[in-house]
Amino acid sequence: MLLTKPHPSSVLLSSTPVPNPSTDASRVTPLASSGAVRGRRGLRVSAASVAPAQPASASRPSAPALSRVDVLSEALPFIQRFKGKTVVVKYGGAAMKSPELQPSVIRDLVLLSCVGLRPVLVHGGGPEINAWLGRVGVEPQFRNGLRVTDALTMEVVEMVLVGKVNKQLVSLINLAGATAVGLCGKDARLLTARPSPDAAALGFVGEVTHVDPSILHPIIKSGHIPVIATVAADETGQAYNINADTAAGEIAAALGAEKLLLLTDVSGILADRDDPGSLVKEINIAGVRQMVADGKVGGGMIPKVECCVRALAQGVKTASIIDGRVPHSLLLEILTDEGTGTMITG
Ligand SMILES: Nc1ncnc2c1ncn2[C@@H]1O[C@H](COP(=O)(O)OP(=O)(O)O)[C@@H](O)[C@H]1O
Ligand SMILES: CC(=O)N[C@@H](CCC(=O)OP(=O)(O)O)C(=O)O
Repeated sequence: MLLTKPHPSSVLLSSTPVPNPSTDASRVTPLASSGAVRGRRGLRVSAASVAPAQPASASRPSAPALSRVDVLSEALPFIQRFKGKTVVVKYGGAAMKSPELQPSVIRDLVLLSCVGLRPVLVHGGGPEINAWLGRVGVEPQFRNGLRVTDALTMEVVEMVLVGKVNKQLVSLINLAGATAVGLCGKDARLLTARPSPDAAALGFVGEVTHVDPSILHPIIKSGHIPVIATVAADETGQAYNINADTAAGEIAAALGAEKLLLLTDVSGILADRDDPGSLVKEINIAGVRQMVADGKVGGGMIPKVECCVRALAQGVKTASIIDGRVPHSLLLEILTDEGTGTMITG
């Protein structure tokens, strides 16, 4: 169980443990007169859902069955609050590597869709690209978390992300009982790219100049889940490799999303990146900028933090970095008051 540790004063932290939604009533505090309670993230939760009345009859359900129902009941205010809201989820990296966890993450996404949220999946696939580059004898290289992308690497990136990973995720969503539509940034000019300012070193790494989300609206409205690979073209048709976190942030902003969630392979932002117990549970933009300036956030966490800050600045309500290796981290973050991982607020 993770606890926060002491940290710089600019960083807003809470020191509550990661919740067990079936048992942990301590994470909410009573509201004086209403019989309701308010949790750390400010949402009213009915007192009944926190301390349910026990049925008197001899035929009452078993404890495990009750605790499962408690979890469902506790999710109600969150489902009501986020129903109809767009939630952009970025899934990638090591979090995507586990073949056992992939269907579980996808099921959670489908569950969110079934209860009325509007999930949009933006995916990476860095480890998969590395594996395929290895097959053609290319050694992967990164600078500040971004892949150095020459022409051959760009071809492999496009084949792996758009041809393989995207369709695999679409298949998993379809298998889980929802319907997914796979796209990349080129489709209907969803994303327009230009070379990164560091193009001399990074090659065909792009940054997003424009998002046209019009293709996404009818897909989302009709209940499908868009699945987006982050390869985009510039005005001439040249393909660019866009970091999936960066693209997810821009897409979330263009859609006016309620939430941006980045699934990764650490528990969230760590105050000390070598100490897995130093999870920062909540932090504001100023705090996270300070962590970057102090060198406490590095590598692949830099594009994540930067895209969260950009998304928040453009109107996305909250951005969270959560552990995709933890079963149901997506549901814990969205449907419980305590959440999991790091929530960045504006
Ligand atoms: N302060 C920090 N807290 C957590 N992780 C950090 C921090 N600074 C650097 N990192 C690194 O960032 C990595 C996450 O970025 P990355 O590997 O690109 O994720 P993904 O592949 O999921 O997109 C972590 O595994 C960790 O090594
Ligand atoms: C420019 C850049 O770095 N692009 C990324 C795109 C995929 C990605 O972001 O994948 P993860 O989320 O799995 O890291 C790459 O080539 O790896």
